[in-house]
Order: sequence, then structure tokens, then C-alpha cells
Amino acid sequence: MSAVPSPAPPGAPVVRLEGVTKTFSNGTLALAGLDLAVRQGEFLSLLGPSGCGKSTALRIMAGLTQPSAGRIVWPGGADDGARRRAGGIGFVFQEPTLMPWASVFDNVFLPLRLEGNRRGAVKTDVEEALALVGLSAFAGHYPRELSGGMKMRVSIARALVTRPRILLMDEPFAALDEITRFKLNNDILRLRDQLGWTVVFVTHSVYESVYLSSRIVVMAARPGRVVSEFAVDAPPLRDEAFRTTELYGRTCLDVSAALHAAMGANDHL
Ligand SMILES: Nc1ncnc2c1ncn2[C@@H]1O[C@H](COP(=O)(O)OP(=O)(O)OP(=O)(O)O)[C@@H](O)[C@H]1O
Repeated sequence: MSAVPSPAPPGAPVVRLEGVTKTFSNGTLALAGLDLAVRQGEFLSLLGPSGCGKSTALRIMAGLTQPSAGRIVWPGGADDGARRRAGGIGFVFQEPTLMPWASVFDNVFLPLRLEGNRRGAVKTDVEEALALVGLSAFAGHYPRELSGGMKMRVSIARALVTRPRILLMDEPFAALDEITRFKLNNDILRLRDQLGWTVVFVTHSVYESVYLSSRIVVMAARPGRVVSEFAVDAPPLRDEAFRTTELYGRTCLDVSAALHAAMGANDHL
């Protein structure tokens, strides 16, 4: 596998957004002075109404778009570009964005190919990534032959094949039915436990955020900003029984109330 930046100690900031403002060229103020630290080993969800800047914050962390003001600090040293090249960041989009003409194997091989690796040299890495998401038997299949959940698993395998330390996920399960979504939620918790990821996860779903996260940041729109924050004080590896615990129920109520308040802040719009 590719070189992996050494991990920060647990709880230390992996990346910090300091006073990040993003104004798009059409004048939209997507984020206003956002301060946010992502800590080593946490599963952080960004939750908020449509348009509050969740995706913009994630894309800024990934180096896919630049802030108009403020800065991104990677305390580990490397800038975002170097970190991406070193396999430090994995990104999973809402759509699986697979190449339809390429096999499952070749779709997962893509980031390693872009790093200049030859197919034969990283075959085991691709096979390992496919095994981690339960798709070993589908390496030769094409995206059109897969269900929505399987396509998303390929997309996750493609993100994890570079062994990222931080995984950025932008509403990855929003388009899936609930049963598939629950299964993939459990897959992500298991993979995170196995591989030691730090995860930043964008979602609209209170229930999904509480099920997965160690910390939830609630954002409001116009301008995009953080309005409240919750810790989910439960062991990181959870199963369906967690959904019936008092802690889960209470946290869902508290986070829902905060989300409604955040939406209410824009009732006049
Ligand atoms: N490339 C762009 N050009 C102009 N405006 C943009 C662009 N990308 C996003 N915006 C605007 O910036 C604001 C924040 O968008 P963003 O996609 O980050 O929000 P979001 O919270 O992720 O929304 P959603 O939950 O609907 O995906 C929105 O008002 C959006 O319309």
C-alpha cells in the first residue's frame, strides 16, 4: 500500500479550519468564519439543513476548493495537496461516480494508477480493499451489474485503497434504501474500527449521525456556520441494539431540537 502519514495521537487535531469563509463567484456566502477542528480517531458528523455549507466545508478540507478567507491547518505538517498525494485523505461522494466502462477492480485501482503504480504491483492492495467491503467475488464485474449498495461499496473500496488516515464522506448513503443504508452504516463502523480512520461525515439525517458519530456538529445556513455540538458518549463499534438504547433516543431528541432551531433561524427566508 502507499505511504501513510504517521497518525496524530488520539484526540489531537488532524485538521483545523480557522475562520474559514467561502464566497462563491455569484456572491453566495456559503461559510462565514467557520472554526472547526477534526480530532484524531473521531467520527465527526456535519449535520444541517440544505445549503448550510456542509459540502463546502468538506471540499475545503479535501483541497477541492479554496477558502476566500481564513486557513486550513494540518498540524501533521503536510499541506492538503501533499497529504492527498501521500494517500492521507479519502473522499466518498454521494454518487458512487464509478467509470461505467471499467471493471470493479479497475475502478478501485484508479487512485493507485493515478499515483503512477502499475496494475501488477498493487494487485494485492486492490484485492484487499475489495475484500474489506465484501466484494472479492465481483472484481471482474462492471458497475451496471451491481446494486446501488454494491456500487457504493466499490466507491468506499476506492477511497480506502490508498489507506487514508482521514476519510471525508459527503452524504454517501442518501440515495440508498433504508436497509442498505443500515448495512453500510455498520460496514463503515467496522472498517473504521479495523483501519483506525478519522471520519468526517456529511448527512441530513439525525438518526444516521447519532448512530455513527462520536461528535455531531449542527450547522445553520445563510451564512453557513456552526450553531451547536454534541458528543455521543458510546463505544465506537455499535450494532442495531444501540438504536434502542436510552442514550441513542435521548441524543436523537436533543440533536433534532438543535436541528429544528438551526432551521428556524432561516424561517424568514
Ligand atoms: N459552485 C458553487 N457556486 C455558487 N454557489 C454554490 C456553489 N456550491 C455551493 N453553492 C452554494 O453555497 C451554499 C452552501 O452549499 P453546500 O453545498 O456547501 O451546502 P450543503 O449544506 O452541503 O447543502 P446540501 O445539504 O443541500 O448538499 C448553498 O447556498 C449553495 O447553493
